[in-house]
Amino acid sequence: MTPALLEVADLSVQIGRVHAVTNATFAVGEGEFFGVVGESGSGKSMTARAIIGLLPAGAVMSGSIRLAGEELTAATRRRLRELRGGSIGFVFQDALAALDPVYTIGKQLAEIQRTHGSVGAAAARRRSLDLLGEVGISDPARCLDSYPHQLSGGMRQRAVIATALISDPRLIIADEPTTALDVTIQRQVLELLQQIVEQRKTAVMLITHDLGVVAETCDRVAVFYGGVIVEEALTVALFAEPRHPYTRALLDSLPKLGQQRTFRAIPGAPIRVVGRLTSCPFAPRCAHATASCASALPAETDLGDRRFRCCESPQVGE
Ligand SMILES: Nc1ncnc2c1ncn2[C@@H]1O[C@H](COP(=O)(O)OP(=O)(O)OP(=O)(O)O)[C@@H](O)[C@H]1O
Repeated sequence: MTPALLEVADLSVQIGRVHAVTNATFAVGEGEFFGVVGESGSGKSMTARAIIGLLPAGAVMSGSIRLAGEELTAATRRRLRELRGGSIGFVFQDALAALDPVYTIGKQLAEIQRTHGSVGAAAARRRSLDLLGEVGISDPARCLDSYPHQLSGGMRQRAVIATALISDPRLIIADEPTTALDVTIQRQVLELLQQIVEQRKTAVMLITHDLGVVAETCDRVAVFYGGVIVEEALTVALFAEPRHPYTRALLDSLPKLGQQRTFRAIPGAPIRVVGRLTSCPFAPRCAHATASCASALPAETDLGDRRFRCCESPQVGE
């Protein structure tokens, strides 16, 4: 991994009795494309919201979140505001909601530039045109004068990515940025994020429920289940040799080239963790679970290039 830009250690988030995230530890390197994958309710968004300081009212958080060495859990609200849209850019699933429907794209890009420091109208327009060109909008001048509803879904998401780039962020958190798009456009937006990582050396933390998306884009990936990171590894290693039964089940549920399209669904229902975790969250759905899985949250096995929480996974070499 490149030197760590974002370091999350032992992060837990509790909302009322729901333990949304439990002891999550991971790091994202400078210029790394890092994936966070898991099914609905597994704690991906709460992790992202903890990083940008936007947890729901009443949420209780513990642990450490460091960005370029700065402890964010100790940051003031003003400092967190500075970081959001400063060193940290974000892109969410719903581009239409991220843009103001009553202003043109040009006005919105100019306004964001103004909040980052005084900039004249002509300079703001030039920068906006450059950014829209960079994100692959073929007619930036026309886009600048358009309202969000006049753009296609893919163009809107590109415009949102342009707004995230205004502050030259070191990290972009993209939460399901392509879920609302059709497959061809989805691929183009993912390629754009890859291009940003390669050319700007910006780190991207991509949150998705789709392992196929991870396979196409991410250098490394953390797999969440029930608010716990059950496995983290280089993407190629994770796909070649998944160590956690949940990761294996997720991979088995992907369609394979050349095989009959029979999807192997994971039996049982996703868990909502109410109360402190005292067992492996996946144990109720795991074909390999034993009594020890039900008696404590498995400790983390750290093999250097990968980490996983499973007491039944065979050790390397066995
Ligand atoms: N505002 C809230 N109040 C109480 N519980 C919440 C709230 N938001 C989320 N949760 C719970 O926190 C847990 C983690 O949710 P989170 O949104 O992080 O999951 P996710 O993996 O991002 O899922 P999705 O892909 O559906 O967004 C879930 O059990 C969810 O029900």
